[in-house]
Amino acid sequence: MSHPVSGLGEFALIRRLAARLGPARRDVVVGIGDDVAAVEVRADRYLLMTCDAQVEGVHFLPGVTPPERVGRKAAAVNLSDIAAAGGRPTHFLVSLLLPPDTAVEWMEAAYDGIAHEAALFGADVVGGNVARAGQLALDLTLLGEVERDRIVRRAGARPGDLVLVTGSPGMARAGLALLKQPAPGLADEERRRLVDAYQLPVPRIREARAMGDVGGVTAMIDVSDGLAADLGHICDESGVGLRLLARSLPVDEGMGRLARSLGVDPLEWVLGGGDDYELALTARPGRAEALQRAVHDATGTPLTVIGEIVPREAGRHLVLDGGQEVPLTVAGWEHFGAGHP
Ligand SMILES: Nc1ncnc2c1ncn2[C@@H]1O[C@H](COP(=O)(O)OP(=O)(O)O)[C@@H](O)[C@H]1O
Ligand SMILES: Cc1ncc(C[n+]2csc(CCOP(=O)(O)OP(=O)(O)O)c2C)c(N)n1
Ligand SMILES: [Mg+2]
Repeated sequence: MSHPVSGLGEFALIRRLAARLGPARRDVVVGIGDDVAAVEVRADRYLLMTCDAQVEGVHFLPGVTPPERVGRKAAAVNLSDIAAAGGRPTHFLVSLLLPPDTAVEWMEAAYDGIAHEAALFGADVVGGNVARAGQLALDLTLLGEVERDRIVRRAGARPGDLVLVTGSPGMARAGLALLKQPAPGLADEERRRLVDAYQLPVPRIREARAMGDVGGVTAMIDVSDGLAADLGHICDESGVGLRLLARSLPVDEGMGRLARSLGVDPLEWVLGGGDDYELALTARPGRAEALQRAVHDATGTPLTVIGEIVPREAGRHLVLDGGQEVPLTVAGWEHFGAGHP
């Protein structure tokens, strides 16, 4: 009997499909389960590989996000995965899935966006593919490289490590909300900042490279599905627990105001919003300050300590302002989940 993938869920599906694969080649250093795959090609560095798509209606609103921005984000979400491994991006392949009535001008503008974002980070487009499809999608593959001693994985967090995050997660979710419903009373500048966070995420390549210069980062992931869910992947892969401090979370003021005006607890967006493309990481406690300084000096991006890693048995908790500890249950994006925004 056949049953739909939606009944299984995104992550169970990946596990089930991965189980059908044979043993990995000997040159595979990191396979399924991390932000990027890593392969041995040279004595001193690994080849990195990743792919992610932007699908009309799923990742962007048709007729709302300008095509140049759709292209830029398609490149940025891939660059973000290379950042999470501490690497440098090199070569893109661009697979275009196009309904026959797609406007050539729309596609040209989207392609300009891809090329622009790639060039900002020193990567080239070297090929791709075109196929007819029922729904428009830009599916990009990105290669990169990282020095062997500088690769950072989702596994590696240890009890006692501090948990840090770049920027202010939740802003992208606020930007999406703004595009879907009017929010009178929000200044134009505030509105622009939030919409930009959703449509034009900045891949944190430079921030990650600055951290690599300092050292001491033990695990890292990019926040695409939501801060709590993506930190959950670090916990799963590292075999550890987590204590997040609510009062330490970097809550953007405009985002908080918008959330409250819509009757949403801002922490819900910070922890579960998704689309942030910030980096969440763990680091040896003695290195946190040097990491914060290096990232700030190189990029101006804030890097905030938001909690600590604890033994797995201690579970995953959020410490509320009053000191009360509650289980961290905020769900992240699930492609086949119910209740999507
Ligand atoms: N169809 C697939 N076949 C094999 N591996 C997959 C497939 N889809 C996802 N993966 C792998 O599963 C892991 C989780 O995927 P995903 O959540 O999309 O990661 P990311 O947030 O880094 O894009 C990644 O290591 C990815 O390479
Ligand atoms: C129109 C629209 N609705 C909802 C969302 C929210 N959203 C869609 S996919 C996604 C998660 C990230 O995308 P995914 O393809 O899972 O990237 P990955 O985790 O594989 O990097 C989020 C938060 C959106 N970006 N746009
Ligand atoms: Mg993915």
